[in-house]
Amino acid sequence: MIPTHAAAAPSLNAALFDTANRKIRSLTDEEIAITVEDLNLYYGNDQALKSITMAIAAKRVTAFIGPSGCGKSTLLRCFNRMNDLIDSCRIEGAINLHDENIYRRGIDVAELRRRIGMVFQKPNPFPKSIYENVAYGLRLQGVKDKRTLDEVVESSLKAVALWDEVKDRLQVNAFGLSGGQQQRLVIARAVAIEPEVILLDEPTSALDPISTAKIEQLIDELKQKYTILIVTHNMQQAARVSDYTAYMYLGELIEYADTMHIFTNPTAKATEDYITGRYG
Ligand SMILES: Nc1ncnc2c1ncn2[C@@H]1O[C@H](COP(=O)(O)OP(=O)(O)OP(=O)(O)O)[C@@H](O)[C@H]1O
Repeated sequence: MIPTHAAAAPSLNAALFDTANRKIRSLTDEEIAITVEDLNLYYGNDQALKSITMAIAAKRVTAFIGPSGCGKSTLLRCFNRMNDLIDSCRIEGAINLHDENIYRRGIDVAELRRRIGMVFQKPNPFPKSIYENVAYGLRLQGVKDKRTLDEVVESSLKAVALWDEVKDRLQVNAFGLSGGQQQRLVIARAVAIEPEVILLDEPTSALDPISTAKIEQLIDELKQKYTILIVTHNMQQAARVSDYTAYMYLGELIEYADTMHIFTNPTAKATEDYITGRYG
């Protein structure tokens, strides 16, 4: 589970990395934000996640890759208990955010979702103004002071590099923004309530290349403050944005290690076949 390889062979996908200067990271050297312990998930009688055990490094980007249907989104949704909303879903095992099992009885799920925000494939702003979209979470928490709201709206929009584009039209409906701007707005809405973790479920798959590049740059900046988990179908994107990569297949975690290691020198043949395009 913990990456141990000291050096990467330069042959496989090496062009994606600065292999000479980039060191292989090890989870043993990281602060750990989340641990997953023997997680099994069933939709009715079908098992979608099988015995997943892993540690997630704080303030790093962890990517989940694998062929369609392997369980990436299902696993991502486990981290803020979004699967609770699916009636047929049953979960065994534990996910600990720091030392607290988020599946323990009595946990405040609304507070959990404040601490672990989620952004989906399709931008989903509320049918409200740009300002109110960002202020929404704070208003839910009972914040009424206009100066505080103004400050948080500004700093959150700045954090997602959207402020300059929208500062003169904060009262305009968010639906008037482009898809890429809407996705940055949704990330600003998540950031405004100061989460610890941000879950990104294919956040750029509905976006054009320029908007995608902006989100990828943003992810790189956001990891200074937040632990980021991303599901992506785009392997170049995983290679570009993530520090660690988890390769999943048929509900199992096949390989999980430093991203450069996974892309240049994977241990498992199945990982190599996937990342070289021989599968899927
Ligand atoms: N709400 C649901 N009810 C029943 N089965 C589901 C549900 N959501 C997902 N599944 C099943 O669980 C398995 C994992 O699906 P999941 O969407 O997590 O995979 P994925 O790797 O994210 O796929 P994709 O890359 O296509 O989005 C699949 O077999 C899928 O059909």
